[in-house]
Amino acid sequence: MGSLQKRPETRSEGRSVPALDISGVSHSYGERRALDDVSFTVPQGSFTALLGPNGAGKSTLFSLITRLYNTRAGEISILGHKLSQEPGEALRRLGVVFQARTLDLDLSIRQNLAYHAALHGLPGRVARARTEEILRGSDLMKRLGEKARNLSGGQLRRVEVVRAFMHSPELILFDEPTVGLDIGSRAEIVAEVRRLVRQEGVSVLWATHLIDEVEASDRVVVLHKGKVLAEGGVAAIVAEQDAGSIRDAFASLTGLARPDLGNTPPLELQP
Ligand SMILES: Nc1ncnc2c1ncn2[C@@H]1O[C@H](COP(=O)(O)OP(=O)(O)OP(=O)(O)O)[C@@H](O)[C@H]1O
Repeated sequence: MGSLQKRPETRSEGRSVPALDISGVSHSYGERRALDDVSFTVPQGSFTALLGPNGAGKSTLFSLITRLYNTRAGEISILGHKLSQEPGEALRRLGVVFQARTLDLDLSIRQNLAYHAALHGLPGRVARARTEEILRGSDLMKRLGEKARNLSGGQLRRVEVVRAFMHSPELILFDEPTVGLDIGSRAEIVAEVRRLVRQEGVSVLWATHLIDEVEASDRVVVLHKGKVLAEGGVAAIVAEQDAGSIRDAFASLTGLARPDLGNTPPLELQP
């Protein structure tokens, strides 16, 4: 956890309260049911992969967690704070990296980070120290003074990842942050996130449709056609499905053909 900013107290003592608790959440667009009675948790300190093909309902769920949409059926809580009752308390513990790019290309990386920090009430001196703290060990440190538009797509994404950690959130949502990037950039982003998660001890919900982004120590929630099909550690899900790998377990749960990655860039799962 970052040492420069004190995190708000969590509602209950210890780590028994989940970082994120989704309980009986449904959402429809007109007649189309995008989420159907979805329940799962992200335990504190966990890296939880929300694994689902295109159209599974991942972005809809993120829109509900961030209150872009109102939750009409079910309940969402962040560190014990119900979104419906204490939205401010819940949301100030949250960081988000959306799919859409949101950096100001005419500002330097340092200015982009400082701007985000200011929005969250961090004084300039604290923001500068925090930037140094979270970029320690990252090659982005050398690029702080450069305009964002000089960076590649992958580097821009990494700055957005770093930015999400600036205000020391306790839970960070990532909505398919590697979409559209080449395999090298994808690996760098995943490495940057995992480095920061270890360093900061935050809880993560990582939405992806790319199975190769899941590591053996992760928790996994399999979402398909708006329903949760499995939730648990990688080994437990593989054993439950009597499968040889998480890839086989996913194929058996969803009925989708087993994607064969080989040594080539991963195939994206299609519904
Ligand atoms: N604004 C909308 N209006 C109508 N239907 C929508 C809308 N947004 C999403 N949907 C539908 O809801 C379902 C879930 O979509 P959602 O975008 O949440 O899935 P996803 O898992 O994030 O997929 P993707 O990776 O393609 O974004 C899909 O059937 C989609 O077509």
